[in-house]
This record gives sequence, structure tokens and C-alpha cells, in this order.
Amino acid sequence: MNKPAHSGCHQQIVSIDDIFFSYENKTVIDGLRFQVLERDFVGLIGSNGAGKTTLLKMIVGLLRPTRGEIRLFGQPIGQFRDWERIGYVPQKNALNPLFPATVREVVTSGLYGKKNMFRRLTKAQLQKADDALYAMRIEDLADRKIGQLSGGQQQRVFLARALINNPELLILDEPTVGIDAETQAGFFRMIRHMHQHHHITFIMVSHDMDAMEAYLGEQPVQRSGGLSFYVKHTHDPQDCVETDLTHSMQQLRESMEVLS
Ligand SMILES: Nc1ncnc2c1ncn2[C@@H]1O[C@H](COP(=O)(O)OP(=O)(O)OP(=O)(O)O)[C@@H](O)[C@H]1O
Repeated sequence: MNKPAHSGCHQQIVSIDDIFFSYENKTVIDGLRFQVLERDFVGLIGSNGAGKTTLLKMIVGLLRPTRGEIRLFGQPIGQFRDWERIGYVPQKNALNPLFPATVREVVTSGLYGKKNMFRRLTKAQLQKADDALYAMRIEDLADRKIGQLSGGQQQRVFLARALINNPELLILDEPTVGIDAETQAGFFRMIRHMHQHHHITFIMVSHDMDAMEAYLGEQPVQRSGGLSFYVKHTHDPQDCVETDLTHSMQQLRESMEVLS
């Protein structure tokens, strides 16, 4: 039977209960317990090789814990099917500059999920792609080849791809690596805006402690299973006032205009 997906009055988005993970004989995650509530912003930190990427891959179902349980939106991960509710931007996509896809094709590939890559897109799906491109301010790059773009532009493309299904949870693995300071600042403004105004829950790996603290403030560090977390609740966990969390790509597109 499913356990209730709430902690107090707030929905549990990710619940991790005593998980272990090993690559062959090397234990990387060792007894991790952790919860992410709706609208939390989780900053995941740790030294190189600590297991941050491994954890994110387990949350998005690419790796399976050796022991322990992961629940997504209250469901055991093995039964979870609503992958559109989660957007994932993996660690810097080592992109071959000869990769032939256009920006629009990369962004729309976020719609396919595990379904057929070659079916025709509906008008509504093409509209979503347009909204995601506009929200990330890359509409003028839509027909360019992704391999010809700068690192900062590519990063916006992958963020648009993760946003196209209007996810409730966005998972970002070191999104600002190799990007100049000004572009990084713009990227953090976007992230903050999406968190504060669109109630998206975030889990973000970053080595940029200054940027993390600038947004999250002085938060106590939680440690478990060899990893460290900063968590910002956007709400008082005891405050049970209902907030309407529904939003749309169209709204995101419109509201991102204030950032330009
Ligand atoms: N496919 C794999 N096979 C074997 N070992 C692996 C594999 N992937 C990662 N590892 C090892 O597991 C450990 C954790 O790797 P992971 O990429 O999760 O760390 P990380 O905290 O994300 O590191 P970084 O900050 O450098 O990105 C490292 O020691 C790494 O070498």
C-alpha cells in the first residue's frame, strides 16, 4: 500500500529512505535519508566523487539503489510513470560540435519521454516548444545547430528541453560549469524566478557556494549518506494555507519577460 505523500500538509516530492549504492565493489552512497517537499530549493554540495551525480541519476530512474527505497510524489519509484512531472538537466552535455540537431529539435525531444521519437508533433506540442524557447530567450536560435552554440546558449537549450513538459520538479547537475560570470548570474536570476513565481521545486548540484548562499541564505547543512544538502523551504512547513500551484508554459513564457 502507498504511504501518504505528505509531510505535515506539504507534499513529499522526493523521499529517500536509507539508500545504498555501489559501483562494483565501491560504495558511493551509504545510508542516505532525505526528503524534498513541494517548492523546496535543495542545494546539493560535496567534494568531487562524493556521489552527487549518482544520487540524481537514481532519482530520475537511470540507476537503481542497491538497497533502500526512493519515492517520487509518494509512489515507489518502480511504479512511478509520470516522468513529465520531472525535468532533468544532466551534467554538462559533452556535445559533439558536429551533432546535427537544431535547437528546436533538441527542445522538442523533451516531449518524447519513453514514447516514439518519430511520431509527428501536434500543434499544442509545437506551441509548448515555442513557449519554452521564448521563456529561455532563445527563440532566435531555434533553427541553429546546437553544436554551433556557446556553452551558455547550450545550457539554456537544455533547460528549455527540461521545461517543455512544465515539470513540478527540476533537477540540475552543475548547470553553470564552464560559463562566464555574467551568464551565470543571468542563469541564477532565471532559476530564482522559476522557484519563487512558478513554485517549481529544485534540486541543484553546484560547486558555486557563493551563488548558492546568495539565494539560499545561511542555511544549516544537513548531512547524510556521505552527501551534504542545503535546503530552503519557501514556506513554513507548519503553515498549511493552500496555494494554487498550477501554472503553465504560457505563463512561464510571459512572466520570464520581466527578466529581459
Ligand atoms: N559508471 C561508473 N562506474 C564506476 N564508478 C563510477 C561510475 N560513475 C561514477 N563512478 C565513481 O563513483 C564516485 C561518485 O561519482 P559521481 O559522479 O556521483 O560523483 P560527484 O559527486 O557527482 O562528483 P563531481 O563533483 O566530480 O561531479 C566517483 O568516485 C566516481 O569515480
